[in-house]
Amino acid sequence: MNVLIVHESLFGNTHEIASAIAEGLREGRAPDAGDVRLVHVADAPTVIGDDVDLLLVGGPTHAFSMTRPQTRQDAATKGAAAPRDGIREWIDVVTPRTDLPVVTFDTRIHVKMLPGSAASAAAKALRHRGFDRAERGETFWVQGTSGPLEAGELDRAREWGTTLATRVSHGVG
Ligand SMILES: Cc1cc2nc3c(=O)[nH]c(=O)nc-3n(C[C@H](O)[C@H](O)[C@H](O)COP(=O)(O)O)c2cc1C
Repeated sequence: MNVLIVHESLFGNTHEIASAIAEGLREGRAPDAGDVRLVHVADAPTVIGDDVDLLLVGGPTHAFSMTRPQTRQDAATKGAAAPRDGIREWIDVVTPRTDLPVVTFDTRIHVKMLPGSAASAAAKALRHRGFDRAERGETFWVQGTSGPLEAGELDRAREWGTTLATRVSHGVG
């Protein structure tokens, strides 16, 4: 089982979550069972190798959806890393694989009644592009714009990764 995790992170919280998911995936699979590769979206391949069995795509929720150039610029003014392309732009250019299981995830602020999720928007955009098996996965909560993550979220991400590994080894979908 080879897993590719493509993620975007302006303040580092989604990166921490993606790393914990990768750890959980590694813990959950058989010792010789392939590779878990974590890449920032700006370094992600636009053609996904045939050896990839599961793709995870995650990013922060900005303005109820995936980030945009303007929202990344806003984040930079609040102290985030210099903006690069996000998952929205990558989804626009990546070559679709109709048969590939894809699961999305995001980070958001835990505010009652605040709608919108990058994970939901990404799953929809991926299906629209031709990733027929893209589905929305988990949301992980941050305490404010720059973080930190809420207590327990790294453990939850690790556990989710382990669950995904089990699912893949039994055949996703
Ligand atoms: C411009 C901007 C817009 C945001 N809009 C939302 C939003 O609509 N809903 C939400 O829950 N969080 C929103 N946030 C908070 C982000 O979700 C939070 O910064 C992110 O989860 C942190 O992840 P990162 O450290 O990986 O960048 C916004 C943050 C920024 C900078």
